Formats: sequence, C-alpha cells, structure tokens
Amino acid sequence: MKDLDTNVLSVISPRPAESYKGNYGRVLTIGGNENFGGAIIMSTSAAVHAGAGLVTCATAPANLTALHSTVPEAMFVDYTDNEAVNNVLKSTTAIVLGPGLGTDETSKKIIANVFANVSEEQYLIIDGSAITLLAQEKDLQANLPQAHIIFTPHEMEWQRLSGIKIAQQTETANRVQQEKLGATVILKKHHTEIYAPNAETFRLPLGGPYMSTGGMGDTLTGIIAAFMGQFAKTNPQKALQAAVYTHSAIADQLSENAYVVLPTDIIGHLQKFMQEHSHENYRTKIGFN
Ligand SMILES: NC(=O)C1=CN([C@@H]2O[C@H](COP(=O)(O)OP(=O)(O)OC[C@H]3O[C@@H](n4cnc5c(N)ncnc54)[C@H](O)[C@@H]3O)[C@@H](O)[C@H]2O)[C@@H](O)CC1
Ligand SMILES: Nc1ncnc2c1ncn2[C@@H]1O[C@H](COP(=O)(O)OP(=O)(O)O)[C@@H](O)[C@H]1O
Ligand SMILES: [Mg+2]
Repeated sequence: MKDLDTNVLSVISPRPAESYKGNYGRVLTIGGNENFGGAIIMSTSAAVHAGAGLVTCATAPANLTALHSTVPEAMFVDYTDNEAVNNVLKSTTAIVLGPGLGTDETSKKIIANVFANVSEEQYLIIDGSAITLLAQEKDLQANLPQAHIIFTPHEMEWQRLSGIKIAQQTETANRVQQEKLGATVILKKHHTEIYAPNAETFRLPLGGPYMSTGGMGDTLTGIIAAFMGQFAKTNPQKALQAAVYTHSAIADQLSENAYVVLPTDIIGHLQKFMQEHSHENYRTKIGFN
C-alpha cells in the first residue's frame, strides 16, 4: 500500500480565461429525505465550493427552502420526479447518489431510476444510504450500471456491502470484493484507503479524530464530484486522489486552531485551499519555484 502525497494536488490548475460554467462539470446530487436533508445540502454545497460549474440537487421538496438559503447557486428537482431527474441526469458529468437518502421504498425507486439512466462515461459516486440499501437488495446490486462507479463506504457500510467484518478488512480481502464489484472503493476510516481497478492501493496519511462529526463523509462526496467534473479529463485517478486528499488536508490545517473541524468549516475553506494550490502549481509550471 502506498501513501498519497501532496503531488496529487497538481491536478488543481489555473482556469483558462476563455471558459464558462459549462467547462467545469455538471454535478447532480441525489439524497436527503425529510429527516436527512442536511446530508445532501452539505454534499451540494461542497460541490459548489469545490468549483463545479453547475450543480443540481435532487431531494425531498421539504428541503427546498433550506437548500436555497444555504446554497443559492444550486438548482433543485424533486427526487421522486423521475422525468425531472432524468432531464438533468442526461447532461451531468458526476452524480452523487445516497447521502441522507434513507433506505425505504422511495429510496429504492430513486436508485433503480438512476441505474437505468446513467451512462458509461459518467461518474457515479455511491454513498451512505445507497450503499446500505444496495447491500440489502441483491436485485439492485446485480444491476450495477455501466458507469465509472465510485463507492465511498465507511467501515460498517463496507462490511454490509462486501460481507467482510470490520476486523477482517485487510488489503487482500478488500481487493477481492472491490474487483467483484468492478468499481472503485474509497474505504473511509482513520487513514482512508483507495482501491481502484487495475491500480495499486493508496492510503491517505492525513486526517484525524477532529473529523469525526456527522456530515463529514457527505461533504467528501461533493468534493469528489466537483473534482471529477473539473480535473478528470487529464487524469481521473489523480483527480479522485486529489479530492480525498483535499478534504483531509483542509481538516488538518483547521485542526491547528480548532478542537473539532466541522464539515461546513471544510466547505468554507475549499476555495482558498484550491486557489493556493493552483497558484503554486502555476509557479512550478512556469519554472518560478
Ligand atoms: N445531517 C444529516 O442529515 C446527516 C445524515 N447522515 C446520513 O445518514 C444516513 C445513515 O448513515 P450513518 O453512517 O449515520 O449510519 P449507519 O447506520 O449507516 O452507520 C453507522 C453504524 O456504523 C458503525 N460504524 C462502524 N465503523 C464505522 C465508521 N468507521 N464510521 C462510521 N460508522 C461506523 C456505527 O457504530 C454505527 O452502528 C446516511 O445516508 C448518511 O448520509 C449522516 O451523514 C449524519 C448527518
Ligand atoms: N478519526 C478519524 N481520522 C481520520 N478521518 C476520520 C476520522 N473520523 C472520521 N474521519 C473521516 O470523516 C469521514 C466520515 O464519513 P462518514 O462516516 O460517511 O460521515 P457522514 O455519513 O456522517 O457524513 C470520512 O472521510 C472519514 O475518513
Ligand atoms: Mg456517510
């Protein structure tokens, strides 16, 4: 297993002047039932603050006012309206499916609709409730679509999905189940591990217990979607690694002056962190460092 290092941040490059929002990825976040609206709002807000060009949130209508007052940059569709969801889905680069989605019949229908309509070139980030539901519903699991699928389970979600007990989640055992899924798996924990198809395993040497607050993983999904929308064209593997690295690197910086680092604190520092790294990468490129 190899440790990720700061070199992965080299994907964060200055934006060309001749560009517009359509060049920076369209993100669709799907989740947030009546009880877990915060989860999908944090994911959506993270995607906006990490630079996604256009972001739409498909959620329960009860969350609309909260969504718009937190992140007016994002658009809204009712997550039970398949036609409206599919209209947005068509032109989407990266989809986040699952934060706060819940595991009832409505959630199942929403997942089945996405699976039936997602296409091969799209990035589909499957998190939270969607992982738990997939683990329960073998028919859904048997119909994983052709797309660039990225699972982001915590250890219990991975236990549910892979069948591997937390104490037995070794690199070898995890690799076998990840290959069966044919998808990328980001196993979130202290020192998160990344299992991607045909690639060595990477370990995140950053992050700490100041990150143990509800919503921290929801926030990561939005950062991943935004990074895939902007930086995957040159190197998808590195774009994903950079997203995972950025999430915890910001937390580490903020933890120098904070006992706990909140998901919304990380969201609030994404723009500064990315600007600093893009500037540094530009200086390196022109030979100024
Ligand atoms: N503000 C919100 O609306 C929030 C909504 N959330 C959503 O709530 C749904 C349920 O997710 P939860 O993860 O809370 O509940 P889960 O029931 O899926 O997982 C929590 C269980 O896993 C165990 N566990 C073992 N190892 C763990 C690890 N490394 N990290 C986390 N748990 C571990 C815990 O002890 C607990 O029993 C998801 O859809 C999630 O996105 C949560 O993200 C919390 C915040
Ligand atoms: N002690 C820790 N050390 C490092 N990272 C942590 C620690 N606790 C939590 N995290 C990180 O916080 C995130 C938690 O994700 P998750 O459990 O899905 O949160 P939620 O579902 O509440 O949003 C993961 O990225 C995980 O790696
Ligand atoms: Mg989670």
